[in-house]
Amino acid sequence: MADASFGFSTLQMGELAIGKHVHYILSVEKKKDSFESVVMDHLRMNGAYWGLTTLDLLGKLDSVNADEVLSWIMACQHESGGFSGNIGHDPHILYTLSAVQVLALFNKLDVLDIDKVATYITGLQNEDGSFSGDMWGEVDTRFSYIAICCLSILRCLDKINVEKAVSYILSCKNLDGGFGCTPGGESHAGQIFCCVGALAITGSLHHVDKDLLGWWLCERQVKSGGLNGRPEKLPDVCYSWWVLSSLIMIDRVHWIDKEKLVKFILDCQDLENGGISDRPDDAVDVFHTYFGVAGLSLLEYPGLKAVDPAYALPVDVVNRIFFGR
Ligand SMILES: COc1ccc(S(=O)(=O)N2Cc3cc(C#N)ccc3N(Cc3cncn3C)C[C@H]2Cc2ccccc2)cc1
Ligand SMILES: [Zn+2]
Repeated sequence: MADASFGFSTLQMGELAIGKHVHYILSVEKKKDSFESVVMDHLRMNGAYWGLTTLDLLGKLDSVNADEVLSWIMACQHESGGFSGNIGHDPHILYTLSAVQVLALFNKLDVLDIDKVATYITGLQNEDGSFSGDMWGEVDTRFSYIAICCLSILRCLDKINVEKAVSYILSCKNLDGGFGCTPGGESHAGQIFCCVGALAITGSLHHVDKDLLGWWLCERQVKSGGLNGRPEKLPDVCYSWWVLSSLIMIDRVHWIDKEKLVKFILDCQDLENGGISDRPDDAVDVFHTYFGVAGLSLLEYPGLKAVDPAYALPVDVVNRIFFGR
């Protein structure tokens, strides 16, 4: 409750400071010369996706100038059809998905030459079904998810060899039920989200041992209620997304204590200046603010728009893409 006697609203820790987080996101968008924005300059397209999707989940996407964002995004498109992290940088599959996701947020996918973007992504699929991130060839299951998610949003998943893409992802499944970056790679929550998300989008989740993987995922919850990314690691708010969205996709989310996780995320807020950090009392950033709000949305926190666990977009945006309403 607001306490006017102190001249400012004293927010209890037990609630989401929506107004503060909106103000924080808008202030980061505006700051150009801060250390943070210089460091993040090369991945500004990712930052745009994290910040703008947070605003949309908070019901405040209309506080930004859509035309300004859209013209900047299109200025980041490379002649190859791929998008770069900022104007004049090299294209990468990471930034191409973020650009497409932001255009979807604003219902502006029609400004794209869809074939050009699809050709860029299709060109990154390798013989074994895997995907590289860019022309330098690094292979990672993250890029399989990004390719499948992006082409699915563009409604042209049929342009890649889906069967080989799925079989490559399954070749990265480990005995613990989890997935790694490449075949034999250690299971990690971020990679598990990417592989489970790609399998969900391609209708291939029947290949996953839901009890075995569900067990590995629910074991990520530590005493404080937070989730970590691997055994023995510290909890981190961004795993509230990687682990939780995976548990929801394999229908095992009831295996964790949701109330304790909500409390962990709320404890990571900066109630003065807005923003959410990776764990209590650390510095906030746009990345953890997004994954904290998106995690709370997956936990059905009141006042937030629902988010789709596979597409990492608001459900109303996904419905508009696939059902046109
Ligand atoms: C501040 O040091 C960093 C370190 C790395 C990076 S990064 O490589 O660009 N990146 C995105 C990222 C963005 C921000 C923000 N704002 C903060 C962190 C962070 N990490 C690091 C992190 C988060 N949780 C624990 N760790 C160690 C993830 C990383 C990888 C990633 C990229 C895209 C999508 C998902 C994950 C950026 C800043
Ligand atoms: Zn994190």
